[in-house]
Amino acid sequence: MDSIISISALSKTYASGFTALKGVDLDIRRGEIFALLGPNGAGKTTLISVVCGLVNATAGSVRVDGNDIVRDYRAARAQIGLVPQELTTEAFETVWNTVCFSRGLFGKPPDPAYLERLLKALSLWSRKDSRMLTLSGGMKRRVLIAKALSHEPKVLFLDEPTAGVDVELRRDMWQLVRRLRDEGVTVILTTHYIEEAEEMADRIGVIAKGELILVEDKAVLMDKLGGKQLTLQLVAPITEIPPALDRYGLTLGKGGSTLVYRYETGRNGESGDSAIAGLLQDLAGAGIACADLHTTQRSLEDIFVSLVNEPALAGENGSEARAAAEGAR
Ligand SMILES: Nc1ncnc2c1ncn2[C@@H]1O[C@H](COP(=O)(O)OP(=O)(O)OP(=O)(O)O)[C@@H](O)[C@H]1O
Repeated sequence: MDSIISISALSKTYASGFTALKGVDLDIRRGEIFALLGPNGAGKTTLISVVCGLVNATAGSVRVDGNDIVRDYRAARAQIGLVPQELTTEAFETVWNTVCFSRGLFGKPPDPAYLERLLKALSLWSRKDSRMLTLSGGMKRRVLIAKALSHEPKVLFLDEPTAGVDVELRRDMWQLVRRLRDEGVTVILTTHYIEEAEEMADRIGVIAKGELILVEDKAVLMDKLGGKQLTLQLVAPITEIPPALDRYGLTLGKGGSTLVYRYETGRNGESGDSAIAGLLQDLAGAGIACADLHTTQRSLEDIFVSLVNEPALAGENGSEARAAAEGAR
């Protein structure tokens, strides 16, 4: 795997004695959109802050494009753009000066043509001479993104990019993030919004209580853990499930007119689908006729809730993820 960020056995215990990160191993692939999901206080911001050199790790190491964040701090930091959670900008500065100044901080020579393209891409060009305090919250957020990209970093961290923004701006942000990825920028975003991870991410990491409990391709995650449910509407109600159908573990609905079959799809979905064919045949054999049937799939939200609430379920996948991360090194 071509990793742009390699995080190894990373731990952070704050001066208060609180351990916010516990031995995190994670490799971020070059050019991907990686979503870090987790409940409040899980350690997402701490992880980003360590990688960006804002917080010192207690143990472990991080390399950004081959540069160690402690030994080669400047080289590592130059590869990173960070859009923090809070809107912090100089109120009286203009948009243009704000981005020029940020670029200069990284020792990059001025490049007005690049900054013009950047502001245009973020729909800020017409406001380039506006002072920050005259901008709406959504525009300020876009300026923060422009600031983070002003020095042409290879990696962009977005900490809760759409917290508190309206639906329209959220969609704009998603479009922008995709465009950045298409231009070769690796994007790591933290989010509470499952919908955001589901919509945007190539891969998803779930963090809870300082531990990375799962890292997976989004599609594989949905496929692997996204159990399906088949509901059969019966032509005539039944009072009990015939013993011949025991192996399917069916549930009889209230009134006896629905049967529910739960199954895991497996990586390619064949196992469940072929079982359905058998089930329908066995139902017919038992003299049970179906009037209608439909399937539903667990959403990423259901998966997330069960992962955070049932660490045992995650443990197995977490160790798989850790093994994959190890193997990649
Ligand atoms: N400077 C600090 N000193 C002591 N504890 C801290 C400090 N900063 C964060 N913590 C604690 O570490 C834990 C992880 O915090 P962090 O901000 O990384 O979580 P998060 O996943 O980003 O949460 P949120 O989604 O609420 O932003 C929290 O319990 C928090 O209270």
